[in-house]
Amino acid sequence: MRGGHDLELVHVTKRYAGGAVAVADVSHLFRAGSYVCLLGPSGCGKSSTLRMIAGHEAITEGSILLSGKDVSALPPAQRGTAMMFQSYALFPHLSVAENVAFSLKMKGVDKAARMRRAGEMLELVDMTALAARLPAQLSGGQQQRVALARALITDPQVLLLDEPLSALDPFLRIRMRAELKRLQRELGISFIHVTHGQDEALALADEIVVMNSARIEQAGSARDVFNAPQTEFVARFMGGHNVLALPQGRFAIRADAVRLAAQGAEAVVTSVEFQGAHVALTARAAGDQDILALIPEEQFFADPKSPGDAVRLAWDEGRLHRLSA
Ligand SMILES: Nc1ncnc2c1ncn2[C@@H]1O[C@H](COP(=O)(O)OP(=O)(O)OP(=O)(O)O)[C@@H](O)[C@H]1O
Repeated sequence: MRGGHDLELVHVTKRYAGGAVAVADVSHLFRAGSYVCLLGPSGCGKSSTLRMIAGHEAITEGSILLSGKDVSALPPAQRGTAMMFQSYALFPHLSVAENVAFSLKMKGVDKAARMRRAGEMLELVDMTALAARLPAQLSGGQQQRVALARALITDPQVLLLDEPLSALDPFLRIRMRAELKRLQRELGISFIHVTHGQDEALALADEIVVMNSARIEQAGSARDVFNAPQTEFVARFMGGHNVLALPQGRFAIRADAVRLAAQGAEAVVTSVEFQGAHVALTARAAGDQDILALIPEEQFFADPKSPGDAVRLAWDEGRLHRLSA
């Protein structure tokens, strides 16, 4: 069912001058009101996809529909999308409130009305107290909140975020992550968030779209993509999985579904790492396959192993996911 402000990419291709294909025939429906993370390694085409949706990059082939209407040829401000950039790009000589109100000024909204609206946006991102400051007087996290308020003041149906958390320190990153999720829920609009961080995508996304080499490799709920990777690339990129070559084919299995047992595949322990709640034990099995088992800490220390020990590894067949590529 399509409805509301769904965003649809239809056979979208981006070819840059010089021939590089950054996005190759990508089709995808981004459902209205969902938090979607575009996830993939550097150079896979995430930013190009986002910039085409925003209208900052022309599409070479295909079309982009928002609420069923083709917006491919519209300028950014007329699409119903707004973009928050990686570098927050605030005007250094304008106050926080003026930065937020800027796009309304461009639209000719009178001063009282635009400052009132800017005030509402600053409240939304919890920045009311700093409305009169200049960007240089703000921390990185605060600048980012202003950039968010500035993007949201245009009432977009879809907010596009390009690596919005990458410049923040780890502590702030986790706090802002929760803020983004809260904002998206409160506003009920779609967020499309580009990241190369698996943890970030798992924490935030209703839907994860994994890209690889200019194409969508797999899309689904965070749990589905993590638990049931369809390809070796997704299994390895999401992490926490082993890729096993078995007589019946290639399979992915979560590392925490592998256990030490009395019966099972013979292997020799190659490394043991204490990770807090778990111990990460790697063992080499037949065919020189390294298999990672995440073993609950108490269980491991009830019968600890060391490199060089012979062990047997077991798993439930039901936890194996056949890989298509
Ligand atoms: N303006 C450009 N001109 C030519 N090639 C480009 C241009 N922008 C990007 N590319 C190429 O297109 C491909 C995809 O780039 P893109 O920035 O979309 O990837 P990305 O997944 O966002 O990467 P990153 O995570 O590093 O930002 C890359 O091979 C890149 O070199």
